[in-house]
Amino acid sequence: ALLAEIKAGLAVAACDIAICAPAPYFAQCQAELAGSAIAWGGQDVSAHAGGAYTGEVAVSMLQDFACRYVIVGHSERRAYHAESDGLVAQKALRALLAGVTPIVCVGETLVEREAGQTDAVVGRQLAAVLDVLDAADLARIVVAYEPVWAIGTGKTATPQMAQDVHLALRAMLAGKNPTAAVEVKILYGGSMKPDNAAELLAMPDIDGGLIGGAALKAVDFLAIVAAAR
Ligand SMILES: O=C(CO)COP(=O)(O)O
Repeated sequence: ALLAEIKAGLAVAACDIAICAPAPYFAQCQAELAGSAIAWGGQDVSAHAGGAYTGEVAVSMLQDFACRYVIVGHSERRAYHAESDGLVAQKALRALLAGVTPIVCVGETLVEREAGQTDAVVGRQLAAVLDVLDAADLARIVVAYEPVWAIGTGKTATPQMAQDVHLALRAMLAGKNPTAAVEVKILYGGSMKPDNAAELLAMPDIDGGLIGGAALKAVDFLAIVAAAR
């Protein structure tokens, strides 16, 4: 119902839109969204190309359902599944090698922010991914800055707080490939809602959003899409 409502509410393709769903819903995404302006993808992927890894979802399985994107390194994966920077990098590489665009999430906890470690933490997380990529492939990734303290909490980074981190991330990308760094989309995630989306998206280095809670209500998600336009 959510997919149908979002699809119906999109009169024009205002911006690039993708819905990253849990794997059991890939078939529904494909059935509902094929031929529409909305792409779809997964929320995680195995670092392994194949083999016996019960419970894992291989990138070839995402491809079976024409997933164009996959989120890697979401803070919940890092926190609850002990995913290391190195594992996240391998997942990003696995997706990229298969032609699926990885959405690489980075973000600091509240304790880290208050200790002045934000740039160091997100820098370390992004560096792990950049280390395994060819410079030429940089333009094929999406980065998402998601301060952990802002996810699902109702607390949003101020536009300037987010912009400062996005700028630092883009500078890091430029160190690897200056031309591609201009093109790479850096999304902000963390309590982005219809009432704060426009001011966040107005910042020069905030290219989009990674929306959680507000994406579960079609009307709110569509309002954020409108703000992006
Ligand atoms: O982590 C997020 C999306 O994966 C952000 O979630 P919220 O928009 O609910 O804060």
